[in-house]
Amino acid sequence: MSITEFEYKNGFPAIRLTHPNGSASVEFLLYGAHVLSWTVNDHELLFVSDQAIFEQGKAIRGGIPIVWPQFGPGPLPQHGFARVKPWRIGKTNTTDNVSIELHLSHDDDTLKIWPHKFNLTLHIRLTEKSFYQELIVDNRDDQTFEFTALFHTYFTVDDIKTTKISGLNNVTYLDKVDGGKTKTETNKIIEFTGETDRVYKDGGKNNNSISINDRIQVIGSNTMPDVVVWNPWQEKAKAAVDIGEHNYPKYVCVEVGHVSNPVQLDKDQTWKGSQELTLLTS
Ligand SMILES: O=P(O)(O)OC[C@H]1O[C@H](O)[C@H](O)[C@@H](O)[C@@H]1O
Repeated sequence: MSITEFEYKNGFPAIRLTHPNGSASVEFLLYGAHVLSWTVNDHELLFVSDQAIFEQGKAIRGGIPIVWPQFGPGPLPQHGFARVKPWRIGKTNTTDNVSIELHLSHDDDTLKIWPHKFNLTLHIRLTEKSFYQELIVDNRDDQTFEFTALFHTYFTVDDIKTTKISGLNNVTYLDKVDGGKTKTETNKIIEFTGETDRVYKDGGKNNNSISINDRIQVIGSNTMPDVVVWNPWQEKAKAAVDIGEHNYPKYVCVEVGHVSNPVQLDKDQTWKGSQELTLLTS
C-alpha cells in the first residue's frame, strides 16, 4: 500500500497509488489532476497516446482528462481549463482503501477567461477492482455560476472494430458526426464502423451501468447522467498530431458527465459528480 511521488515525462510531477494488496494501481499528474494509468493485476485499462504532448498549457491525449467548466466547443478554451492547470495535493488516506484529494482554485488566469471564484476537489479512491473519482465544485463567488463537467475517459481496447458497448439501448443521443441530429439508440450493443461522436442524454441516469466488452463497467452518479462515446476513426486520428493513424483502433472514449445542459450552482453551494470504473473480468 503506498502513495509515491515521482517525475513523469518532461518533469511533470506525478503520483502513484498502489492498493494495499498490490493488485491495483493508479497514476496521475498534478497537471490537470490527469489520470494516466489504472492497472488491475498488471492489466493497463486506460489508453495514452504514444504521440501525447506533455507541455504546459496543452491538453494530454489519453487517460482521464477532467473537462470543466465547459464541455466544448464553446466560448472558453476547448473542454475548459481544469485539464491544463496544476492542482495541489490535499488529504491522503492509506489505512483502508487508498485515496487522495487534489485541489484547484480560481487564479488571475482563470478569472480572466471565466470570471468566477471556485474551489474544485477531485477525490480519487482505489479498491481491488475499482477506481472511483469524484469531482466536487464549490461556488466561492458572490453569484450563481454555470458549468458543464465530464470525465473524458480513454479506455484501451484490442481493436475498435471488435469493441462492443452495452447499456445504452433506447437512449436518445446527439449525433455529432451527423450534423447534431437527435437519434435514438436502437442497438443493444454498440459497434464501431466509422467516426463516432455521440452524447447520450441521461444514458447513465439512475446509476445505469455501461459496459465495454463486458470487461469494464462504468457507472456515473445521478449528477453525471450523460454519456459521451467517441472514436475519431482513421482520417481524424491521422490529422491529429497527438493521436496518429496507428492509434485510433486502440481506444474508445466512454465519458460520464453533465453536459447536455449546464449545472447551475448558487453561491456558497457545492455540487458533486462521480464515476466508478470496475474491471469485471481480466
Ligand atoms: O481533442 P479534445 O479537445 O480532447 O476533444 C476530444 C473529443 O472530446 C469529446 O469526446 C467530444 O465529444 C469530441 O467531439 C472531441 O473531439
